[in-house]
Amino acid sequence: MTAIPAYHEWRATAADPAFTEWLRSAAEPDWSAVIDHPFATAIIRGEADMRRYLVQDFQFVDSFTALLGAAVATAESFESRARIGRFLGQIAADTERGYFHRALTALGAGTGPAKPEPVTEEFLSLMDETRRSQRYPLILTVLCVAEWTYLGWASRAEFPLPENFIHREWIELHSGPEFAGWVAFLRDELDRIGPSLAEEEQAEVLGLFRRATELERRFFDMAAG
Ligand SMILES: Cc1ncc(C[n+]2csc(CCO)c2C)c(N)n1
Repeated sequence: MTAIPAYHEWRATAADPAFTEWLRSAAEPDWSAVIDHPFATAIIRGEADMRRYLVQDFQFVDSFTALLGAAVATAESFESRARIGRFLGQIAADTERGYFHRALTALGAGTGPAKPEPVTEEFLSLMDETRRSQRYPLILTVLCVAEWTYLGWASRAEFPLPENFIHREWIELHSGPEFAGWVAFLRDELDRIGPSLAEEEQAEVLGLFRRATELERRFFDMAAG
């Protein structure tokens, strides 16, 4: 394994010196493994068996929504707080929740409690720990991984999208200009805040970013069975 340079060293020679670009490049090869994952490819082709994946992801999305609440609470300005609050209310608590209810019903799975897989447990712990920290840079880091990786794989889809609504709407939720704008907002926040953190905090953010990316890869591995 090659050592990862500190941000201030890395930025001196980087083509794009953005803080989130430092994080992303340090999360390889897992980052590309998520974007190019065979399960994501199967979703794009309309061939994935979505049942286990969505049952597990419904639990993920619940903790994620709580984490969005912590981001609302800890954001540093009204504009940022309102942006995150809008996403929480319109997408997480409405559009996405509606999708899960329809998809899980169609799959005969229901929306009640389900036994979390080990990777789901780990992901829930990571999000709950981060939420309890009430530290905006750490909260943003976990949000950034979850949203940016999903924009990455879903943006590989080409028209026409699959006919089955379970695949098609899952792709639509994670691609398109509105979702790309949300990911750009999260990256901008972290690009603004990251460079002025102490070096130890930057290292902490990096460790969390890499852990979350590894969990994204293992979550798709679990879904693929
Ligand atoms: C393992 C996993 N990672 C990321 C996402 C993406 N994601 C999670 S919550 C949310 C927004 C609103 O609910 C989005 C886009 C996912 N679904 N599952």
